[in-house]
Amino acid sequence: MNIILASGSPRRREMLATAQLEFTIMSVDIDETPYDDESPTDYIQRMVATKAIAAITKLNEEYKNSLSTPCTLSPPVNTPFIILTADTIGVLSDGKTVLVKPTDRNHAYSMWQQMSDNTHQVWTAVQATQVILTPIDTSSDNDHVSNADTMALQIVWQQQIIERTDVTFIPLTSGMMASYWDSGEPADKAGGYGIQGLAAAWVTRINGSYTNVVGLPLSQTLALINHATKVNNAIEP
Ligand SMILES: Cc1cn([C@H]2C[C@H](O)[C@@H](COP(=O)(O)OP(=O)(O)OP(=O)(O)O)O2)c(=O)[nH]c1=O
Repeated sequence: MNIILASGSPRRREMLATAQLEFTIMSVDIDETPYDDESPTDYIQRMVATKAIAAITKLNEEYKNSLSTPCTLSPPVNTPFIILTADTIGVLSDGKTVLVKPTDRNHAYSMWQQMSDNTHQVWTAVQATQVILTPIDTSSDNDHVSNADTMALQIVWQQQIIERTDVTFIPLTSGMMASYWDSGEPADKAGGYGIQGLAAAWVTRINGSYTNVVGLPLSQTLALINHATKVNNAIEP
């Protein structure tokens, strides 16, 4: 089954590619502001659902304009495919304080000070959304509408998984934080660190999936894709 990874994260691409799956990439932009009193897990589950809707909206736009612009993926009509979305955050040991991408050096320092000599959680949610491209209702007076204008994606099935890994850091000195910030690595990562990069030296222990920390719990995601494929076989006549 065709897969679209709706993510701008290079780590997610690399990990999915290691599974030797064929997939297409697109990126989506959404508002990532948490709601007041939203729990960390509610937040990431909402994020993956919102990213999926943003991907569907963007693809529908592409299908509408497909006579003039190329599409990310042009599946045959009524052939299902999967849109994968993911979201990763850190959470302090209080279970409430969320660690997101640092907005600046001070923000990163304040997160790292709280993670220093302590264990935090990393949570990733992944959503598989199965969609099909179908002709939309043109029963009114749509004689002049071109074929591309009459196609839209419909959701046929969706499921989320959520995964937690506990990560323990060594005591961090201000010198360590300063040189790590200057490396440029922290900027685009939840909690302002990459376990797969220089921050590996900060980690004494992890409990749970390593790939979950890097942004895509791989074996669990592959099981989800597998499940989606079986569901599809069951749906198809
Ligand atoms: C904790 C940690 C996070 N990260 C990354 C994974 C994610 O890319 C990022 C968390 O941000 P996300 O908002 O989950 O993802 P993203 O903005 O990078 O990509 P998209 O929304 O387009 O899918 O942090 C690491 O690479 N290593 C780590 O050790």
